[in-house]
Amino acid sequence: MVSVCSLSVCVWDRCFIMSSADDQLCLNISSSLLPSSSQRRKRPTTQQRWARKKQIAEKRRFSSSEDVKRPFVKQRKLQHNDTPEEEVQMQTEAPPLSPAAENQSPTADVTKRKPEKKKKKKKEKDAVTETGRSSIKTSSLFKHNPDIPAIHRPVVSQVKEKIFTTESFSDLQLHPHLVATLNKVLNVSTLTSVQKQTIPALLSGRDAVVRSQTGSGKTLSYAVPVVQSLQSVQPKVSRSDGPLAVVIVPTRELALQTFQTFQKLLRPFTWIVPGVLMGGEKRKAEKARLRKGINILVSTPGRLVDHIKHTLSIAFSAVRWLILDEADRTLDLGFEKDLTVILNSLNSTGPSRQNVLLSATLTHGVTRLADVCLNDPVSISVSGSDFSDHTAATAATSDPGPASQSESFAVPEALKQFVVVVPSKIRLVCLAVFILDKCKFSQNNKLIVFVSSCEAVEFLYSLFTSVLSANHKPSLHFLRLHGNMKQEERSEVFQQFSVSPSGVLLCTDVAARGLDLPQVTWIVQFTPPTAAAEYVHRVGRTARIGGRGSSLLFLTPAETAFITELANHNISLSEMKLLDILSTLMMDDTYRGRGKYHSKSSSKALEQEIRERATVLQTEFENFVHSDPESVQNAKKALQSFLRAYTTYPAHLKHIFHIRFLHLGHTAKSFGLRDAPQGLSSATGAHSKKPNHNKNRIRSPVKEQKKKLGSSQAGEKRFHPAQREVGLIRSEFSSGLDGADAKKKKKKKRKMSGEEEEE
Ligand SMILES: Nc1ncnc2c1ncn2[C@@H]1O[C@H](COP(=O)(O)OP(=O)(O)OP(=O)(O)O)[C@@H](O)[C@H]1O
Repeated sequence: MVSVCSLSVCVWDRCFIMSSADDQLCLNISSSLLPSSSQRRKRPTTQQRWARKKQIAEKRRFSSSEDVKRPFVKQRKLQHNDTPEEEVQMQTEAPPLSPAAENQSPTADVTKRKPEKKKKKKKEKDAVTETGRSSIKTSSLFKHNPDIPAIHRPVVSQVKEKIFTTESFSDLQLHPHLVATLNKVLNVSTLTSVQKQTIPALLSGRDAVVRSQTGSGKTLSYAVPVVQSLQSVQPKVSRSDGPLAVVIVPTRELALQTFQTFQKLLRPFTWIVPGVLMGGEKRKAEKARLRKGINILVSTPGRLVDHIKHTLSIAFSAVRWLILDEADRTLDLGFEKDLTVILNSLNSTGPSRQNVLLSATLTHGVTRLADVCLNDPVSISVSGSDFSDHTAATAATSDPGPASQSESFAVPEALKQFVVVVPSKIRLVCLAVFILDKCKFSQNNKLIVFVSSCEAVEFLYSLFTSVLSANHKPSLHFLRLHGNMKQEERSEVFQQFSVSPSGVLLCTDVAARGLDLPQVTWIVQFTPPTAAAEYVHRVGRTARIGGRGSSLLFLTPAETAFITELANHNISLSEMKLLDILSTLMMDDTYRGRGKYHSKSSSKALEQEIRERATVLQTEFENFVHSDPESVQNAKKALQSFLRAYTTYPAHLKHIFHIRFLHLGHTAKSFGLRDAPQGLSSATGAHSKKPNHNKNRIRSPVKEQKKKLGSSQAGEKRFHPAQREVGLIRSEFSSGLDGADAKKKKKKKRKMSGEEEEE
C-alpha cells in the first residue's frame, strides 16, 4: 500500500529526481491528478472549518501588535563549516507528513492508478514535445529557499501627532465666504494641528517650512492663506496679472488634485483663476491658457521649466507666493536642476514673495538646501521636533546617508504596519494570495500595491487580470498607474480609483506622494522603498485625517535589515507570517492540490496542502507567462526593469539591497518565468550564464559594466549608479522633460506637425 506520506515524498522526491544542474527543480503537476470541480464542491466541511480558522487567525492578527505566533517554516541554522553550496541545499524542506495523515488517504486508488498514470505521463510528454506547453512545469516553490530569519523588532517610541484641534476655521480672520466654502464645499470646519499653526503664520506674511504627518491637511494649510490673501488684493486680481501664486508638486496626479482643491476654494472668488500645467498635456493648449492668464499656477517642475524656456507669455513679474509641496521630493536629486531654473526665473523678475516648503518628511538636509529660497522662515513641526535648527553640513541628495538616520518620522497613529518575510520564489504567489484574502474573502477593501518599475506594474496587471480576475469573478478589480501611461489614461485611472469603494491599484511611486484617495484600507509595498521617507509617504496613502488603515511590506530574507533601518526613523512593524497569508488558499478549493488533505488531517498535512495549493497557483501564473512569446517577453522586461531599479538603492542601503544578493533564478520565478533568462547583463549587471557554482547570483553591476566597456561597447554610455537613479526618478515622475532621446524624437515630431517651439 502506498500511503499519503509516500505519495507526498514521491512528489518532493520527484523534485530531486528532476532537478537539473542549474538548480531549477521541476515538479510536474498534471491537471489530471487534480480533482474535478464537481468533486471539489462536495467538501463543504473543509471550507467551513477554514472559514472558522480564518476568523480566529484574523482576530489574532489584529488583536495584538505582537508577532503572529504560529510557526511556519522549519528552519535550520547554518553550521560554521557550511560551504555556499551546502547553504543552498540547506533550505526549508517540505515537512514529512504525519502518521495520522498517512492513514487517511485512499491511497489504494493511487496504487491502482499507477500504470494508468504512467501512460498519461507518457502522453503528456509527447504532447509537450509537440506543443511545448501542454504539461505544467513548475520548479519547486518551497525548496532551496533561504532560511527565514527570526525578526528582531527594535524597541522604538513612535512619534505621535495629534491631528485635530478644538478650534475651527471660523476662529481665524478669514473671509466669511471662504469659511462657508470650507464648511459646505470641502466639508471641513475644525482645524487640524498643522492648519492651526501654519495658517496664522502665513497670513502674517512669514515664509515657512512645514512638516506634519501624511494626511494631516497640509494642502489647506497653505491653500487657505493663499486664497485669503489674493481675494483681498485691491484693485481686484485679474487674469492679466498673470501668476500670483506658483505651486510646485512632484507628480501630475498631485498637480491635478491640488488644482481641484483651489478650484473649490475659489468658488466665491470667481475673478481669481487657477490653472494647472503638467507633463503629458498638450503644450499648445497650455500656452493658450497661460496667454489668457492664470493667477494660481499649479505645476510639475519639469513642465514649468519647459514653459519657462519655450513660452514667451509666461511672466513671473507679479508672483507673491511660491509653494513647494512635497518639497523634499521636489528638491531631490532628480528635480534640483529644474528647481534652480524656476527659482532663477522667479528671482530675476518677481517682487518679494512668500515661500513655503511642506512635506511629511522634511529632513535637515533638505531644509538647509531650501535656505536659499526662504527668507527667515518659521519652522512648523507638529510632532514638536525642531528640524530646522540642525547644523550638520548635509545636502539634499537622494542618499541622505547616516546623517539623517536618526531623523524620526511620524506615521498616522491608527495605521497598523506589518512586514512579511518571503523568499523571492514565493513572492508572486504570496502577493496574489494576499490580494485574494483582502478582496475576495473580505469585503470593501481598497488596496494600493507599490512596485518598483512601470514594466513590473504592467506585468502584474496583465497577469492578475488574466489569471486572478478570471478565476475569481467578479470580486477582483485591478487598475494600474505608472509614468509610462498616456496622461488621459492616468487621469482616468486616478478618478476611477478615487470613487471606487474597493479594488486594487498596482502602481509605481508615482502614486506615493500627496495623493488623497479616499477609503484606501491597505498599502502593500511589494518592492521595498528606496528610503525610509518613501516608506512613510507610501503608507501615508491610507489612515488619512485620523482614519484607520494597514500596510504590509514585503522583504526577502536577505532584506530584513531594512526593519532596523525603519526603526532608526522610529517606525515599528509587526510580523505577518508567510503561512498565515498562504493559508487563505484553504478558504476555497480553487487551487486545490492533489494531496488528500481533509478536515481531520494533521497540521503538517495542512501545511503540505497549503504548499501544494501555492504551487498550483504559481503553475497557473507560469502557464500564463509561457503561453505565448509576447508574454514571456513582457515578464523578462519586467524582471529586467526590476533588476535595474534594484541597482538604484542609495549607498547607505546597499548592505541590504544589493543586486549581488539576488538569486536570478529565484527572482525570475517571481515574474512567472521558469528559468533565469539569459542576456540580462547589459542594463543591470545581472548574470545568468553559469561560470561557476554561484552562477545564479547576480554580479556587481559595476564590475559587469567595466567588463563590458572593456570589450566591445566602447561607444556605449557609462552610467554611474547615481545617474541611473536620477534617470529612473525622472522618467517615473516625468513631468514634461523626457529623456534625451525621447526629447529629440518629440522635437522632430513637433516640427513635422508644424507646432511652434516659441510663441
Ligand atoms: N480641517 C480638516 N477637517 C477635516 N478634513 C480635512 C481638514 N483638512 C483637510 N482635510 C482632508 O484631509 C485629507 C488629507 O488632506 P491633505 O491631502 O491636505 O493631507 P496632507 O497632509 O497634504 O497629506 P500628504 O502628506 O499625504 O500630502 C483631504 O481629504 C482633506 O480634504
